[in-house]
Amino acid sequence: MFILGLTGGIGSGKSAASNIFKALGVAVVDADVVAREVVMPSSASGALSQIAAHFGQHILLPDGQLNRAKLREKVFADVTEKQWLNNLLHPLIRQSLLSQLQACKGEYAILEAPLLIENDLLSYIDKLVIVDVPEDVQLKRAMARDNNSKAQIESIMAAQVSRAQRLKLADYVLDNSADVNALAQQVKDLHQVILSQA
Ligand SMILES: CC(C)(COP(=O)(O)OP(=O)(O)OC[C@H]1O[C@@H](n2cnc3c(N)ncnc32)[C@H](O)[C@@H]1O)[C@@H](O)C(=O)NCCC(=O)NCCS
Ligand SMILES: Nc1ncnc2c1ncn2[C@@H]1O[C@H](COP(=O)(O)OP(=O)(O)OP(=O)(O)O)[C@@H](O)[C@H]1O
Repeated sequence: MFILGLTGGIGSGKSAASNIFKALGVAVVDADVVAREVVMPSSASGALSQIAAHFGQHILLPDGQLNRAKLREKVFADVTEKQWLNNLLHPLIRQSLLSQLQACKGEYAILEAPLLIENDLLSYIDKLVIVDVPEDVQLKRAMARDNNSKAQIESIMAAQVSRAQRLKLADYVLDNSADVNALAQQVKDLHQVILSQA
């Protein structure tokens, strides 16, 4: 199966783009969704208990779910803690992504991952598309969506590859600096290009 990798920085519009691909009937496997699944209390991975053992029980909400806001504060303020969490979760995320991709049907499938480059997933994809906006737009949209501080979004951006590094690896670029209609038109055009290759 032909796999199109889709990535971009925080707030660039990956979900906006992948929703348009989904509407065109393309199967999308989303690393953010898998990242949430592997830390569910019911997950067989045991990752949540390891996180609670490492950070303390206060990292859990009263209902036993992960307190994501608290973990976000901790890991993006401390490189060592972020590395610890990445080391625990990234292999689990990768394993689940690969098995979901294998089960995909259709002419091609999309692997959507914010850390596709950082997490060494390039070897699993055939072509790479980047959703691109200038950094100030990324910051503005991510702050508006998540109700996060400027400093927090900036620290997440600093933990990701730079816009220039990302663009250097791109086979295709979706420019999302205008409105969602403009993005949709580019996605439809790219869909035709990929169908002719897949
Ligand atoms: C720290 C956590 C709990 C914060 O959760 P929260 O709900 O606030 O954010 P969410 O998961 O929606 O992530 C928001 C965005 O932050 C960025 N981001 C998340 N984790 C990381 C990371 N380890 N390094 C760099 N950027 C990251 C991505 O652009 C992501 O889309 C969560 O991000 C997490 O578990 N991160 C580690 C797993 C991971 O790497 N996930 C992202 C790629 S699969
Ligand atoms: N072209 C656009 N014009 C205006 N707002 C947009 C546009 N595209 C996306 N947005 C908004 O910007 C925010 C970020 O977009 P989206 O959630 O798709 O980004 P993402 O790359 O998936 O982010 P993350 O890495 O954090 O998961 C959302 O609130 C979304 O509705």
